[in-house]
Amino acid sequence: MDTQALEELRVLGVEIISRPELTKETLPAALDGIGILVVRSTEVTARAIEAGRHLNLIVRAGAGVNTIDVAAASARGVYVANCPGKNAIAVAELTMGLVVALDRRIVDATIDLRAGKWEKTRYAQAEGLYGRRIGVAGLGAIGREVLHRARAFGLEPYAWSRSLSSNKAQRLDVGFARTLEELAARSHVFTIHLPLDSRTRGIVNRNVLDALPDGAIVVNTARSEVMDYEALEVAIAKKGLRVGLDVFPNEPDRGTGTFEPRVLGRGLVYGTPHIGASTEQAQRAIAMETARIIRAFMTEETVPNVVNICATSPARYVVVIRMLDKVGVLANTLSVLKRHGINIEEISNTVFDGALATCTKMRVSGRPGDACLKEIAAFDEVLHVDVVSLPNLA
Ligand SMILES: NC(=O)C1=CN([C@@H]2O[C@H](COP(=O)(O)OP(=O)(O)OC[C@H]3O[C@@H](n4cnc5c(N)ncnc54)[C@H](O)[C@@H]3O)[C@@H](O)[C@H]2O)C=CC1
Ligand SMILES: O=C(O)CCC(=O)C(=O)O
Repeated sequence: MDTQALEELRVLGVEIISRPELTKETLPAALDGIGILVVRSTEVTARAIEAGRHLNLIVRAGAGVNTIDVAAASARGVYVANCPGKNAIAVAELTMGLVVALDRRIVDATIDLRAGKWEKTRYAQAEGLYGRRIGVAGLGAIGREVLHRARAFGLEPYAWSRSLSSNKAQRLDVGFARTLEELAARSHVFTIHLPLDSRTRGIVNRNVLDALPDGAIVVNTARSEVMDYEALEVAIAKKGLRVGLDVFPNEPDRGTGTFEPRVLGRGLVYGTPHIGASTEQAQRAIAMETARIIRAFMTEETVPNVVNICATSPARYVVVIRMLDKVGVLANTLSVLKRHGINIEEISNTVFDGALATCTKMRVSGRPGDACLKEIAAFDEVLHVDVVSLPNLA
């Protein structure tokens, strides 16, 4: 980890245990007594989360959270946060590197040169990128950085993304595609920057690949599961696609090992071992963001970039109670709410100057009845009780 980020954590008094060798299988046994887990690509399964009885926070030192069983974390009240955007430039740089390498067949030319073969006639046949169209699937942090770089190459950008409308596309000066197929049909270069979730799994399917023009360059630096790699193999043969991949099915869990992705032998396919985020610049930015998340969690009780907080809490009312700052007053009010069957979804307590009085706000799903409110108001230490309806924003 970056030394400045480590220093940030040491100042907080955090004991840091570094175990980069842990895998999906060995992680659960290593979590005893661990309160905060920071992971890169290591899978965090439900088994790991159950084993980590002391876990409060999991920080994904990267962008994609598909490697973490977020539902299992939510079920145990464990926060999951990521570092959005911090490695976007690095991934965009690799994406453009793959695009240029594929257009000019740089890898093959190098392999031939290393073997003593001067193949100028063969490698002199490249189309060039200037004036051609690039389609960006997923216009988030990485997609936007790709767009920026693609413009510098004179590529004409098109995009398809969840919250992209034709008006927004116009403002961004990017061509708007209504569907992923439409985007593919326009793309001489087609690059994927979608997160992996239940809606995007397999979204780059046979139909999308069939829509690509012959000889198109296809780059996937997102996740292998977003694309149908079997259909890709067929499309490579059928359409002469040139393909750049940083992500593969069943990637090894370790930094070093053997791995032979089948798709690499299927035509003009270049591959990198999931190194999109692996620049010093990106890793420094990720480390600083990780330290910021941990600092906020420990000192401000907030979790920046949290991904598993209930977006639509069932709470419909707020019970606001001003009370004296004395032992047991809050507990008394809670026991009244409990007796009346009121479930508290969220609670906050603010202490005023002089520590004489506090204001407690409790978000509750059912409206407390008059009898319940009277009981609370009857405590000597309670100064005022009120119920406010929350606006229905759903
Ligand atoms: N190869 C590598 O080392 C790296 C790979 N990644 C992968 O790239 C992915 C994207 O990263 P960022 O751009 O940072 O994420 P992001 O969240 O900033 O962008 C994702 C974009 O996809 C769009 N999107 C999400 N679901 C969609 C759907 N169902 N249909 C249409 N559009 C949808 C979003 O609106 C957003 O614009 C990550 O989730 C991760 O899987 C990220 C970093 C490094
Ligand atoms: O940390 C890594 O090397 C993987 C990065 C990645 O895939 C991500 O940030 O989603």
